[in-house]
Amino acid sequence: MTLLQVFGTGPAASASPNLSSSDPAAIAATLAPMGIGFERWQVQGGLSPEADPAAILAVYATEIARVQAGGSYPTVDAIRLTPNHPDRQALRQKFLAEHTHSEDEVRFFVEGRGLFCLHIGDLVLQLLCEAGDWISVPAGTKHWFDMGPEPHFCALRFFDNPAGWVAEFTGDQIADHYPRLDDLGA
Ligand SMILES: CSCCC(=O)/C(O)=C/O
Ligand SMILES: [Fe+2]
Ligand code: NI
Repeated sequence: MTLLQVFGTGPAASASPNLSSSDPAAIAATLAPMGIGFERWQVQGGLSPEADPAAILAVYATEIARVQAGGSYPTVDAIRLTPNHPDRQALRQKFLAEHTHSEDEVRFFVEGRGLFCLHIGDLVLQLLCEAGDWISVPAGTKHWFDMGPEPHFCALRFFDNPAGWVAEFTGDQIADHYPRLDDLGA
């Protein structure tokens, strides 16, 4: 189940959230004033374990066309991580390092789950994303992402540039002080 938890950033702030909700409408209403889009979209049934990124993108051609209709995100990829992925530890550490992007972070989870953590002012918002969750985070937002030690997710990622995923790391170790995906029982 999708879950939003909002924490402060002071000492011991990560011990318990100020707000916790699994209601999609409440989650969207909480995030909207911060410029963050959250929607629930239909997913297209089970993806074959053998489906490569091109096949996954073909399955979601309609949803991709909808996102790209505005003209802002001409590049799209499909990232799929499984529990036995050979690079899972390195990839987990990369995404756990707080970073920003010079473009909006637009993602559609089509399988599995992952924990997005947004560091906005004196708040940390942790959004446990599940299949069917679509999010849009404004360019420049400090954030990290936890796929857990045994990742299981597939997300479509929309970019405004042909290079795809480009990040600037902040060097802040803030992620060490907040719950991880496995702390949520996910
Ligand atoms: C859920 S998509 C994989 C992670 C990613 O692209 C990103 O930018 C995390 O912050
Ligand atoms: Fe990111
Ligand atoms: Ni620290």
